[in-house]
Amino acid sequence: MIAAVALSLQGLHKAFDGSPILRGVDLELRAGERCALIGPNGAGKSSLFHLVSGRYRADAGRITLHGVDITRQSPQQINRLGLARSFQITSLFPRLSAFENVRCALLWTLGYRYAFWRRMGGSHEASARALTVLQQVGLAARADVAAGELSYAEQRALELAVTIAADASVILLDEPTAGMSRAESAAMVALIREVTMGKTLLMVEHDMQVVFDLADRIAVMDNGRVIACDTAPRIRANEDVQALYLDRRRHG
Ligand SMILES: Nc1ncnc2c1ncn2[C@@H]1O[C@H](COP(=O)(O)OP(=O)(O)OP(=O)(O)O)[C@@H](O)[C@H]1O
Repeated sequence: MIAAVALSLQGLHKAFDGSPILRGVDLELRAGERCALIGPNGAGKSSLFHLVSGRYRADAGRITLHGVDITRQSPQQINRLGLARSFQITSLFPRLSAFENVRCALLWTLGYRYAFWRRMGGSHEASARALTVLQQVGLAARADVAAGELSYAEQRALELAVTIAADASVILLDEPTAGMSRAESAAMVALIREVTMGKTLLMVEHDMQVVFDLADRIAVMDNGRVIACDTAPRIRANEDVQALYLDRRRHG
């Protein structure tokens, strides 16, 4: 049986100040697969994430999430439809506890304004879910610690908790292991594997060890297009991909 398509990107174009950055991106993710997005600096990976999550508007093309057109939806609408993304630069509130960070993310998805939530004392459902998610990422014992006082690896785990809190079916992660030691990175890979079980994952990642450990398929971006998307052995054997990386090595 062929799995349903969870996320489909068709002919996406985006230019900044007249310079084309995305030049017709096509990519299809099947429900439940984990896909790593790789490619040289400036290929357009972050811009693509911004388009899919609703932060940027596409100039042309179409994005569908479980068959629903989300091309012109706001980030919050897209989030409510079941797509959540993490950010490369930390988006945590450093003075709020780990618990409050997760609860706040949940209430944002539900549509509450943060100030309103503070006045109301928060919903019981969100509190219970926040604790469950913190347990899932191994931070239950650190729930009351301010996010800014957590270790770097713990902050990355908290970012993951914030991203998965509302139980989105499609998760976008931006370099989840960047800046981690080999051991921390291996622990993060195990964690991501566990919390994305049964979900669809698209992950920008530069660490090829992480890519090979986690991804069912690898999408390679170059110069604003996805030039290949396939299993690791086929990507390794792909002549366009080989040429891209050999060329980069030659030209620095
Ligand atoms: N808001 C913006 N305004 C103008 N140019 C932008 C904007 N966002 C991205 N760009 C340009 O788009 C190009 C692609 O950048 P992008 O960050 O998407 O690439 P990337 O593949 O994620 O690179 P990296 O691996 O270094 O993060 C770059 O040349 C960048 O300068």
